[in-house]
Amino acid sequence: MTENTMTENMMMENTAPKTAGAGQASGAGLELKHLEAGYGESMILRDVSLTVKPGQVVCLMGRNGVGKSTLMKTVMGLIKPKRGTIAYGGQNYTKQPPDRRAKAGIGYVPQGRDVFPQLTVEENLLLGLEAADAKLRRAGIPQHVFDKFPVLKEMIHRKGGDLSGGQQQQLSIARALVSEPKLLLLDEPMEGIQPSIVMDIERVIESIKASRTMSVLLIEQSLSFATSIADYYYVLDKGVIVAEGSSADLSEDQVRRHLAV
Ligand SMILES: Nc1ncnc2c1ncn2[C@@H]1O[C@H](COP(=O)(O)OP(=O)(O)OP(=O)(O)O)[C@@H](O)[C@H]1O
Repeated sequence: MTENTMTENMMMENTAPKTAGAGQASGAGLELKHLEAGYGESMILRDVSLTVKPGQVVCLMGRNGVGKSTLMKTVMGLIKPKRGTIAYGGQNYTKQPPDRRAKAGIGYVPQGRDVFPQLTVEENLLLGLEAADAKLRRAGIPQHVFDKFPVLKEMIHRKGGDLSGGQQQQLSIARALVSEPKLLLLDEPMEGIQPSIVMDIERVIESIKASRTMSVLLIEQSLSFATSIADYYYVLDKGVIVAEGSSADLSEDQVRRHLAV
């Protein structure tokens, strides 16, 4: 063990959150420092530092296979980083399991809308409530979820597997929203979705942003969407951040330089 790793480990043990209830605010947002993570010996993220401030929408861009989904899985605790730290709400979560992160207010919508096909829409949504605090669980599925995705109300008793791809994506986002997270991780929510539903999902992200009660880390390849909704962007390439800045400054030239195949 290197001296650095020892210091890092000591720091993690000292600062590990003792109670990580869903009511805790993400006062200081999400802060990743020098993350190194991957699969077995294969390191996909080599040195990633990234911040999502409370209320911000941050877009993570990058070519296929550069490690964007790996980054989200690491934030959610599904992959253990080899080095670096993950702080959320001012507390160190680097060694915390996924359920503690979920209870602390991190919601995750993985790529590929993995709804439970044999469960009804309602049952899928109730599963999302598991991450919520006792008060929210008692209250049941909140109405605001149906206000955002009215189609889910209409299809409440249908099986997840019977929904169209776009409706499944809406269900997947809604399932993350029922526990009223403070930070939402969205992995390419518009991928392979028909344009009308893309617009519905964009509107939901816009309403989340307008409410300023939730921050969003979004993987998205569309320049127009990234510039219209995100406050800040990062470009990942081969496991390191190669560009970042205010989304208003994200130009065609930046995209050509960093994202064109
Ligand atoms: N479970 C896994 N085991 C081993 N390698 C994996 C695993 N999942 C992903 N990888 C590899 O990690 C690298 C990064 O994949 P990742 O899915 O994070 O990229 P991405 O930027 O999200 O790409 P895309 O835009 O195609 O989703 C790829 O080379 C991929 O093959």
